[in-house]
Amino acid sequence: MASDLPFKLNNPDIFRTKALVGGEWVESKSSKRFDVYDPGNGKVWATAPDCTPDDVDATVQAAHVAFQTFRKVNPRTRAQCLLKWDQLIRENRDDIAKIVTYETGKPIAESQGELDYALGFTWWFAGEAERVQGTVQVPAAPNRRVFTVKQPIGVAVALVPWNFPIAMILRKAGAALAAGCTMIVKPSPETPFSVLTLAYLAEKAGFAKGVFSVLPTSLDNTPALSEALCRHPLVKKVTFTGSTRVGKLIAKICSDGLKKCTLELGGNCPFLVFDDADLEQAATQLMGLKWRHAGQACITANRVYVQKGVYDKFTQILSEKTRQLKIGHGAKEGSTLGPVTTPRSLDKAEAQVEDATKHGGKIVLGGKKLHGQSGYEGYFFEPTIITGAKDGMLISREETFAPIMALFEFSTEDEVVALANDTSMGLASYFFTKNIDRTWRLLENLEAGMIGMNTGNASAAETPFGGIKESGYGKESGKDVAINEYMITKTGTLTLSDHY
Ligand SMILES: O=CCCC(=O)O
Repeated sequence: MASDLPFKLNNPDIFRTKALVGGEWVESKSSKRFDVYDPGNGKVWATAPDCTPDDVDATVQAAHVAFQTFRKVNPRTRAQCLLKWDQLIRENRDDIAKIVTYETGKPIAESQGELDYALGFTWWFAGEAERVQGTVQVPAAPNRRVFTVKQPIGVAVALVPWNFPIAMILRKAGAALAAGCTMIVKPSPETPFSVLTLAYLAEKAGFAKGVFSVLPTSLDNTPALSEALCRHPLVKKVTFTGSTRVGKLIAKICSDGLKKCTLELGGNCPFLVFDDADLEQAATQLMGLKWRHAGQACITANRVYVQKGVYDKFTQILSEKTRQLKIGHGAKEGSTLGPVTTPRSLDKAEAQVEDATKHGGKIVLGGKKLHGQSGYEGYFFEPTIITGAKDGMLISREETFAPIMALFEFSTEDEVVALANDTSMGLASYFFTKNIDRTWRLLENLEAGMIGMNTGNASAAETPFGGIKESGYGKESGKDVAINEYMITKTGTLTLSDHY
């Protein structure tokens, strides 16, 4: 209940503690609940219904029934509901941000920033709803006309991560609802409540019962529940954001039913700084990109390559800026770096630091977990800068998902492009240079779905988001491409009479 929370909400009604199935707030059929932890102090602060595969059929059936009506709702009405949703989320922005902070650990200003970013999606997709268009064509065969029409694909399932629980939902749901699909969300076990606030506000915005449903579940039940959703014959589309390992499993399961998938997977993104870069600009952008949510964004810079001539200078600028960070609970006034969201991330971070030092890396800042030390009950890790990073270290191959920055030195453009591309992943790449020819070459030669050119912040509702290689397929956000992920194209061929 909202009155038991460790924080106050202006609108306590948004805090929902049940699943939303077919427009009804219900417990899971198992009647079990699971604990949700505050990463800032490691304590349980609420519980959520632990849904299992037994909850799936009723939820999908209700979403399917709702789809029969929702698919025929005209696009302007769908756009108006999206805009109303957008307005209600805006009105409750600060309350939702508090919930995000207690679930994820990120500083409150970052949670508010996530809300502002995420609201770009509801706004954008309200516009997209009315711009879906088919085609008319005169083919070679005589007296014929060919049409294409676009229609919503059906019930869509969203399997979402904990790192951006509002932005990831609104990016997916905005596109699905604009297209005329109904959607079932399985939030991450760390972040059920922020997603449930959106479900509550979707109802208030006028989306009919069953159009938007949420099935929270524990870590233990996540694989079985997700598989049951992906296998249900009435589910026609699955969108997943998370690790490449799990993405491959989902793609395999969905291939059995030939379900359409959008997969936004791992990053291991390179960040290149050339001798001619504006170092102050590159460092400022890297600070925002790398320390955002304590290094836990899929598009974060995982491998920072700095050209020989500016390596020491750039390290010094970064270290000075990083020393200014204020580590603390996300809800504490002035905190600029929160904990990581799960204790699992601490173990991985420690292993990467140990491996880097064993292979000759030098820690110039941080390097240790704070969790367990006095005053740090939460899952805190020092912001860490490692110089002398080399190919072959764990940190060059694995996504870190913790506040660790590894600096690699390079000499030539050819060398760094080969290093940057030497990964199975291809989500985002970033580079900083003032050379316009090099800018064009890098845009063409870096293997990633998104390229930041003198910027570390390229995500926006208006631009397509998505990776290549083992970072997945399909695009979210941007014009046409994202809404098309939730539509089918039907071709109609009409033969006219000879005398038409
Ligand atoms: O973590 C992945 C999403 C980050 C973003 O949308 O910018």
